[in-house]
Amino acid sequence: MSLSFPHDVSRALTPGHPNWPGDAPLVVQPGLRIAGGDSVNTGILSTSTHTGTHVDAPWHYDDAGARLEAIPLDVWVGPCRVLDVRGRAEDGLIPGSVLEGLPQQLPARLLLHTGQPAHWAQFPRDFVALAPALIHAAAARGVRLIGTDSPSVDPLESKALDAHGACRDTGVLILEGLNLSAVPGGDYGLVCLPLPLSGADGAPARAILLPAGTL
Ligand SMILES: N[C@@H](CC(=O)c1ccccc1NC=O)C(=O)O
Ligand SMILES: [Zn+2]
Ligand SMILES: [Zn+2]
Repeated sequence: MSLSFPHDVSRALTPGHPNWPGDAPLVVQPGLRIAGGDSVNTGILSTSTHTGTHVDAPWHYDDAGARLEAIPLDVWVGPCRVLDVRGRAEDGLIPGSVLEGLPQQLPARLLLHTGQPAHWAQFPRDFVALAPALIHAAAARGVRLIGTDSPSVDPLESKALDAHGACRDTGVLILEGLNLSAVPGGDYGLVCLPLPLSGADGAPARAILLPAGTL
């Protein structure tokens, strides 16, 4: 099945969207109402910075790390490779071996399709995470941004956050909660635009794919 472009790889932010256990929920409260005599309708948005499709800034996992506004925009926009790694997990982690046989130089943005569905009716507690060795192997192939359809690059119960630590150590940035359910593996152009939340540890983002060669 070929994609039509632009192809949205963002999760719809429906009220009550399943979030990380204990994290702040997505809430949109009514603001002004035309029906109430106001000139416009408005809403009041409250959300975790990690709701749905979002980016992590290094400060999220490194207290000395960069805040969101310090990350150059070109990291989020440019050529990417979507890699179908469904069924490749070993003990719940995608290993570095999934890169074996790929070119020594990859596109700067690598998006991993682990098999998450388009819609999370509830939080996917059994999601597949990434082995730190995969982060290091990707960085060695020129990857500057790693994306996943999982809600995190680390397992739900992780306290060590080894994959985030590998991103800290390699400078690889993180895009989580993608919707790659309809995306065949291959090369595309990625446009990922985080909300410009200054001083933040991350932000929800609208991410789309364009045909390869567009960017
Ligand atoms: N998307 C987040 C998930 C996460 O780790 C998290 C999110 C909100 C509150 C706590 C979290 N992790 C550990 O406590 C992340 O992996 O960066
Ligand atoms: Zn996150
Ligand atoms: Zn993360």
